[in-house]
Amino acid sequence: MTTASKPAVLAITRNSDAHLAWMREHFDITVAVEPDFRQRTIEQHGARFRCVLTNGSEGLHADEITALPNLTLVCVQGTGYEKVDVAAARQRGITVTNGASSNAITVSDHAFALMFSLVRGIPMLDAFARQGGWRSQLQPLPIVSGRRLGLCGMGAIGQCIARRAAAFDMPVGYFSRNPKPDVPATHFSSVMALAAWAEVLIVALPGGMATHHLIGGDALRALGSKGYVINVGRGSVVDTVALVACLHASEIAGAGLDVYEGEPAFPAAFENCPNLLVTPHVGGWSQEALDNSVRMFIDNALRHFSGRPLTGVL
Ligand SMILES: NC(=O)C1=CN([C@@H]2O[C@H](COP(=O)(O)OP(=O)(O)OC[C@H]3O[C@@H](n4cnc5c(N)ncnc54)[C@H](O)[C@@H]3O)[C@@H](O)[C@H]2O)C=CC1
Ligand SMILES: O=C(O)C(=O)COP(=O)(O)O
Repeated sequence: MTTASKPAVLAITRNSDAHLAWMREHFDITVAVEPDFRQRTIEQHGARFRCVLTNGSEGLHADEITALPNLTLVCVQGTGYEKVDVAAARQRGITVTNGASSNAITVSDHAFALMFSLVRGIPMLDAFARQGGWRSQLQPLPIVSGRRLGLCGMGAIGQCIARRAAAFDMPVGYFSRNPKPDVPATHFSSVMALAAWAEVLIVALPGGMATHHLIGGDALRALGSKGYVINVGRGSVVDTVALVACLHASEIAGAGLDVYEGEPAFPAAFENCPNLLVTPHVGGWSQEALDNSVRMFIDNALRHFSGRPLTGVL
């Protein structure tokens, strides 16, 4: 196929050269990641594009959808899509898909990495050992195995985490909109009840208004002074001010965050905050997950432009 005959795709996500080359075998890809260039490209060449490739962080606004008159498909690379105006797209009859499950294994691994690092105190121990410290100066450290694990969200990521938790003899409870009868875990009908039961609370929920600050001071205090909270879902689910206050007051034992409010800026309140471990939204950042997301985009867009059914339609 010549470039002229390939469907034109506006990519507002950053992809490797290898992934772009793979996409370009099938599509005429224009990359516009920087905000100014993205805006100019849409204003000046909006009519060219039949598909937009975006992700949870970049989204796609209603006014951009309006400025893309020939758009028929929006593909979200990755899982979260709260910044894509799905309602505005649907109103125009535009199909929206996401990369459901593309990064669930990677995010689950990352949630476990945060949990183990936090509970065993790995960053503190590393600094301690480098300064010549030795174990005789330390109290015995807590273990992860056997602790009650509360999952907020029992979707693709929650279920991956639950499977891994079984290998560590962790009883699993969860809070989600609907009980999942096939999942061998106890459903809790409120976050508060789950937090009061759990010793480690892992958040794997989408962002948006429905989950905004679902984990606030009350839930954290219910988790208690020996409890840990891990967030690999969206920063907006955990109330930052309440979390930092609880950490300073030792009302919870620790927090591990891959996502946080206001990212990518590092919250000033996190400076000098005790027992807090932060990673820069890399929970889903692996070659395997990125390969999956590109494969899903290509497969879905090929299906769309040849009139076949798609997967992961929102
Ligand atoms: N840290 C990272 O890099 C990544 C973060 N994520 C985030 O994790 C989220 C979850 O991912 P998946 O498990 O793959 O999604 P999923 O769609 O398979 O599962 C979402 C779960 O959340 C529950 N849920 C949704 N809205 C709810 C509400 N208002 N109240 C209670 N429960 C609710 C659903 O019932 C379901 O159990 C994504 O939406 C995304 O925001 C996803 C991938 C990577
Ligand atoms: O897949 C997801 O939801 C993720 O959080 C990965 O990050 P992104 O959305 O691509 O900014």
